[in-house]
Amino acid sequence: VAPAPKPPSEPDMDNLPSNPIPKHQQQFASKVIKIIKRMKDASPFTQPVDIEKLKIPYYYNYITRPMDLSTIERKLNVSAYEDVQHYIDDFNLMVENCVKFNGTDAGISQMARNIQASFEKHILAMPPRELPQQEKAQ
Ligand SMILES: CN1C(=O)c2ccccc2Sc2cc(NC(=O)[C@@H]3CCCO3)ccc21
Repeated sequence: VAPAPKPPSEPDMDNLPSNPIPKHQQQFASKVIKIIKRMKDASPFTQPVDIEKLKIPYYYNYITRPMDLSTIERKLNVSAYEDVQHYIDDFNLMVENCVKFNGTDAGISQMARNIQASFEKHILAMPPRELPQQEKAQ
């Protein structure tokens, strides 16, 4: 079987949502990613998995949607998220990809679960989509 080609990087700039998450949620979401990136366990997750450096030509045969913290940040910066849940799903996808390829008992998988636990704690403070004092026809 031939090594699968690298999937297209996200987001698809030709298919951005018309109602992305509002600015205050996007700013909070970006802050959380910045905090996570400071964790020692985050360093393997800050950039896409590099199949040349890691010598894993068949990575994309198993992992069809690679995800990493820089991709999540880019998607936030170009308003590619329609809902906070899609942002959370991308973070969880990053963790699941790691566990799937490396196995639940691998050291890297424990690192992934560590940053996921911290992420889940920070996300508890995500502001609601609608701000109470927001001016609009109620
Ligand atoms: C999440 N993840 C992995 O899921 C992964 C995938 C295949 C083989 C090993 C790993 S551990 C891992 C290591 C790095 N990076 C490194 O180890 C650095 C960069 C290449 C060599 O040192 C980046 C991602 C990663």
